[in-house]
Amino acid sequence: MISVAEAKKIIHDHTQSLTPVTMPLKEAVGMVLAEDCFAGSDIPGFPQSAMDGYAFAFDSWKQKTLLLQGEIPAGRGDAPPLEAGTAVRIFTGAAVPENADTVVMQEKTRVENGQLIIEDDLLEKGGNVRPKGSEMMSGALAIPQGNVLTAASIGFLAGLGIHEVNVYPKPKISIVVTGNELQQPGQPLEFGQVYESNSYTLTAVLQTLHLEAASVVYAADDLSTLQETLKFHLETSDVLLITGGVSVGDYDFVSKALENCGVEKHFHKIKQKPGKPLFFGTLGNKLVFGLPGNPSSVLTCFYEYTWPALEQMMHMPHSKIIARELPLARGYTKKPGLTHFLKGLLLNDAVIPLDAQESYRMRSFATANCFIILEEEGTEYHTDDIVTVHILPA
Ligand SMILES: Nc1nc2c(c(=O)[nH]1)N[C@H]1C(S)=C(S)[C@@H](COP(=O)(O)OP(=O)(O)OC[C@H]3O[C@@H](n4cnc5c(N)ncnc54)[C@H](O)[C@@H]3O)O[C@H]1N2
Ligand code: MOO
Repeated sequence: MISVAEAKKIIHDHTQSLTPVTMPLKEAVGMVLAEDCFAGSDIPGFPQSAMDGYAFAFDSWKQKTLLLQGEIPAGRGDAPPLEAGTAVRIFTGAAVPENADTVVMQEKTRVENGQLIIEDDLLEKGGNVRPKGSEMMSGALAIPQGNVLTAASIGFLAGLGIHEVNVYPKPKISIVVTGNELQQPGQPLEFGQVYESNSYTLTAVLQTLHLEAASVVYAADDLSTLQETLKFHLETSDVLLITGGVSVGDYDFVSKALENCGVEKHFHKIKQKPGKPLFFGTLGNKLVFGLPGNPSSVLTCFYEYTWPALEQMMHMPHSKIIARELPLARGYTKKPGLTHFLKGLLLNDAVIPLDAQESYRMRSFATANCFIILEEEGTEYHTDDIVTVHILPA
């Protein structure tokens, strides 16, 4: 059996970023830019009113009244230059006409007999006008490669007129669920059956990474059926996630089936709890995770091993799982020999190991917000001892 650190290194060393692709900006949230993005033109492309009000030339505004002439709604592109001694009605987002340099908001004006009276002592030249190119000048670097596209950056790029981006793509993921005892939620349980929850968990955790499984399939605990299913999904996926069937039981065919499909095994078993029988292999650049079927083991192994690999494939600059060193809010005792990933609750800068840590149970996981990592050889942990914590993304 290998250590947690060794397992992580092996996965890291066998994982590569996917080849960048150009795709619609609309579909790129959560992805990492593979190329610098530049502004193609000045934005805004004209001096732009920031208010509903009146545009005028600040220096020609002497007697505080100006003759009102015309109006410029947003989008009008043919407004004539402003005549001396006049002001023009203007609206937010509209192009300030030539010869005008300042906008006064309408709340700070009066109009009498077609004359505009400005009552704004604090107004300065250029006030309420967004200069041409003030957001970005043409040719300027908008977002450098390596940045994750957030909702804000997608909106920013769209605002620069960009509709396609070169990004590291999302891996194609298939989930293969094994286990003859499984019943779908919503159906009555027969004696000996358990509800199939692992595909729900995996589908949901993928969503927190902006990913979705291309397929979720069920395979019977039978070598040839499983092998057929795995072979098919290995061809169509970058990452294959299998749940259950990786232990040593007579019906645990995953390891053998993968071997028959040509998958190279890199490890099968880690000195950890839960998730000891985790299998990791590759077929070319494709990654295969045989996640131990116990519901809590599946998710623990996913967060600790699959998640970082997916982030690496997508070229993420930082992990969304944040590691911190924090004090324990209460003690904990364990046997030496395995690293423990405890479901924990981070509260007021200390972590509480939750009850119900067994790997068949999800109750504590359902309210946990972090893992508390207790080292392989550790045994006695006391209140205020500093431990490593992995904060899980919501
Ligand atoms: N003799 C040994 N037995 C076991 C060992 C061992 O070292 N020697 N390891 C144990 C550990 S640790 C784990 S973890 C499990 C992993 O076993 P498998 O990956 O083969 O998983 P299964 O046997 O198929 O299932 C385990 C458990 O989880 C339930 N399960 C499976 N799939 C689902 C699902 N999709 N949704 C909900 N629950 C699921 C299943 O019914 C079992 O209760 O092996 C131990 N045994
Ligand atoms: O290691 Mo298993 O995942 O605890 O039950």
